[in-house]
Amino acid sequence: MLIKVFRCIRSLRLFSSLRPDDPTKTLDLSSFTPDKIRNFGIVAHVDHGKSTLADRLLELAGVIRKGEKEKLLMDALQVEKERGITVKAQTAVLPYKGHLLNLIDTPGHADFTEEVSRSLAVCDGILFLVAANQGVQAQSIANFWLAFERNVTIIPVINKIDIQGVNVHEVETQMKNLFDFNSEEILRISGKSGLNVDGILDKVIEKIPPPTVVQSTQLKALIYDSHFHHFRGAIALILVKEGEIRRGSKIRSFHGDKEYEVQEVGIMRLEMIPVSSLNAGQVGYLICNMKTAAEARVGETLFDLSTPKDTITPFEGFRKVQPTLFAGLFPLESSEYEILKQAVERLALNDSSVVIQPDSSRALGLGWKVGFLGVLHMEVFASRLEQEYDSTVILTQPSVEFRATVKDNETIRKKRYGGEREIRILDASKFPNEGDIEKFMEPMVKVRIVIPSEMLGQVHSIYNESRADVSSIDENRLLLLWRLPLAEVITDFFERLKRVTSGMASFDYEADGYDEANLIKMTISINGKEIPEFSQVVRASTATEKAKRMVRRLREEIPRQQFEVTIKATVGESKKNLASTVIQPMKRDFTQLLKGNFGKGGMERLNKKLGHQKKGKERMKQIGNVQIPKEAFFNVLKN
Ligand SMILES: Nc1nc2c(ncn2[C@@H]2O[C@H](COP(=O)(O)OP(=O)(O)OP(=O)(O)O)[C@@H](O)[C@H]2O)c(=O)[nH]1
Repeated sequence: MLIKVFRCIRSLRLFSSLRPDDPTKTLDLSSFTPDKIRNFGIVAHVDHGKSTLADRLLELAGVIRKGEKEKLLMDALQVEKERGITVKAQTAVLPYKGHLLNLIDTPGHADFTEEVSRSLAVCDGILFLVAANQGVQAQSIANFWLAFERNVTIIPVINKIDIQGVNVHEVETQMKNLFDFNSEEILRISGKSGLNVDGILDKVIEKIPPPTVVQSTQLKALIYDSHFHHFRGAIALILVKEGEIRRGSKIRSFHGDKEYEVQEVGIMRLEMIPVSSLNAGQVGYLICNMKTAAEARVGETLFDLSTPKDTITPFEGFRKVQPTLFAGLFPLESSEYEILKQAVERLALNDSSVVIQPDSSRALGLGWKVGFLGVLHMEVFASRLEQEYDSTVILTQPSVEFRATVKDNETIRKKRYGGEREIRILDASKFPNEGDIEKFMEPMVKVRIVIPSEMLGQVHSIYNESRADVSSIDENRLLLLWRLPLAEVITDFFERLKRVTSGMASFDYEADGYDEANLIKMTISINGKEIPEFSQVVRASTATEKAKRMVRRLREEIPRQQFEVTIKATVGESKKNLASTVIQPMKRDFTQLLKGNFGKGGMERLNKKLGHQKKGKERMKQIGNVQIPKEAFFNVLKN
């Protein structure tokens, strides 16, 4: 006990005696040679307790005091707190028993696999957390294989053992059946109560190997993450593989081919702490005069300016991010375009998984077509724009990337498709003339679902066109592997799955090539005018069902106007009707009614009402002569 208190005080002193804002003093980490360093992460399915355990480990290492969590929260971003999920991987240094343990926090949601994978690139080992009350879930399996493929040391941990009635033995069985762990190597802890947590950092030191480095006087460092700070510009998180980097170092980027002078290097202790240098094996942050977002590209190799470039072998780039869905992003008011542009560019630096290109729409003006990893990723991006940059945005209905092979006819190909044989269709407005096309194709995904055994029937009923491969992971749970069209998965499937299993299913997916499909364009028009933002590319077999739902939702979203509004869904540009509805006009003009009948008091109420209306109108988009609330552009796709 005494030793532990002493250790805490020593670590606290190491960090607190030198404040980050004291420019004359910086921490000296040179005594932490690679054998004294461990770079590790915690990976788990969403909600299995990563952040809670990370906080406990920070307390254990004396980085934060017990109860200080509220102030120094690991999940620093507002949007993370609100949604209760960790989005941005963050790094924290734990000084422990003469070692420097770099904890790399990772997100747990299926959409953010890319960040898990990036974090794993700098980890030599992970704590693989499974919550005792839920057992192995879909994302646990995906994360396990990501780590396994990277050949990092995996320490299995069952968390939340404090919960009454949990069956730890059952979870052990799952971990044995699925991942071949034996029960002796599995740690059993409660991140919340702290039970058995104090042995974890010792296990990290004992089991996870130190980083492999090359002894050299020349710098070679890898950017594994980056973000944009409002005041300080681009901040890169780096792993130094060779040599050292310090304030004043002159460095060069391999891919960007730019020269920089280092302004500051440091370590993350939730906030940034400057250090005199970062040496081989160490993880930390770097600030240099990187002016644009793109310069701090994840996967970039940095080296000494004095080293000839042709002697440098760059680090293997990270797997190129492939967005799975695309949506239009527009400012609510066209006049806000420039401000939003800056915010989008800055946020894109914080999130290297988004892909952005300029776009424009007749109804919504100038904007962007943005590629996201999934629906949650898209929602998080939009809420961060609103919360961190105070920008209100319109996101249009997302679409996947369909493809089509143009008929083997040189004239058609040259005239209409720039000579291309295969074309990409990112939204309905780019849907080609069907007569020009030999075949359409749609992206498929491999879906992994874990469910209680008795729910198999309900789950199969969600999608009739194919069946899942089923295997059991213990007596009560099944693992389903299913090949499905991505478009189904991102719109309907997961919501239905949650509904039929009352939230008991967990779910994860990965890209699995393209299949031929019979696709059509579902055209949506309002009072005879096509609204491209609502039109969609859909499978012919599901078109009527989708059209009915879209028309019904638009009817719910569009308020009554002074005149009749007809909403129609048709096949392509033809008149072939899929579904339609009419919104009746408002019955009476209440303003006249109030003026006529209520005299003075009526005017007050009238002005109040008009004030509300004005506010309401600011959130409306005028399409033709119809007012559509901006939320409609996003709400129509919700279940
Ligand atoms: N009973 C109990 N609850 C826990 C334990 N660890 C975490 N929790 C609770 O589980 C919930 C999720 O914990 P987090 O630490 O936020 O989980 P996470 O894995 O970081 O979640 P994401 O960041 O969304 O991936 C919170 O309500 C925690 O208080 C534990 O050991 N026992």
